[in-house]
Amino acid sequence: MPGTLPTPADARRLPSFSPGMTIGLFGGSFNPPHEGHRHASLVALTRLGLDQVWWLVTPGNPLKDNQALPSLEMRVAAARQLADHPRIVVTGIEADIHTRYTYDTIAWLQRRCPGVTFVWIMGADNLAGFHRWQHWRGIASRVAIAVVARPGATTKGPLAKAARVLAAFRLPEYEARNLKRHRPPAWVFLHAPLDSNSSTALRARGHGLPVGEN
Ligand SMILES: Nc1ncnc2c1ncn2[C@@H]1O[C@H](COP(=O)(O)OP(=O)(O)OP(=O)(O)O)[C@@H](O)[C@H]1O
Ligand SMILES: O=C(O)c1ccc[n+]([C@@H]2O[C@H](COP(=O)([O-])O)[C@@H](O)[C@H]2O)c1
Repeated sequence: MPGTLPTPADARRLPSFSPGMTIGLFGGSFNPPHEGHRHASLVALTRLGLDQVWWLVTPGNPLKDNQALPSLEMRVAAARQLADHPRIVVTGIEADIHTRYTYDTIAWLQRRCPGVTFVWIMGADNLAGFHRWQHWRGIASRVAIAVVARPGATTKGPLAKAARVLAAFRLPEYEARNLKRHRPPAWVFLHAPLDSNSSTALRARGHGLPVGEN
């Protein structure tokens, strides 16, 4: 249970950045956040040689039923408490720019943060459904993508439609550190020790965040 909730403005704040930085964008519902999120972020941070990872706490995944989604402030507070790392920054900026679509978020951030190189990070389960995201080919043409292995999806992920369509742009894993220097489309699959945490499992065990409390 997170402590003090941020104000709406604080929860939606654009993190500070400097030109020349390489920043991983890790979007999620974080309902609730868990060690798997931290694990995937740290794998990407170190293997890709990123300066920071920004957790983008979504106002509501457009492909999920969000009726029982805890407030953005609640999820941001919990994510900040869990992340607890100098290079992981948590923001609900998508609520401020009024989008739930990753393509729009990336386009907005690229306009707003000149000189910053963004890389999209996602777990392998998300790669499996990536071809259902709005303008998914556009996303792949705007940012390099790193896919982090996840239990149950490690072998399925690369067989996903998006993985097949983008096969020619996949880098060998030993090139991961150079991903940020590749002009998109470019992506890499990062095999790593698997982390079995999931928000679904936590909610099922009664460890979800309270709904409707602010
Ligand atoms: N254990 C994990 N290992 C690797 N990636 C993960 C892990 N847990 C979540 N992710 C990734 O984190 C991002 C945000 O995921 P999300 O907040 O939906 O968590 P989740 O555990 O998948 O939630 P839910 O079970 O409600 O679908 C996604 O890209 C997802 O693939
Ligand atoms: O843009 C889309 O069409 C789209 C469709 C599904 C998911 N996403 C994003 O994918 C991220 C992961 O979502 P989730 O709920 O699986 O944690 C989060 O940032 C969502 O907004 C984006």
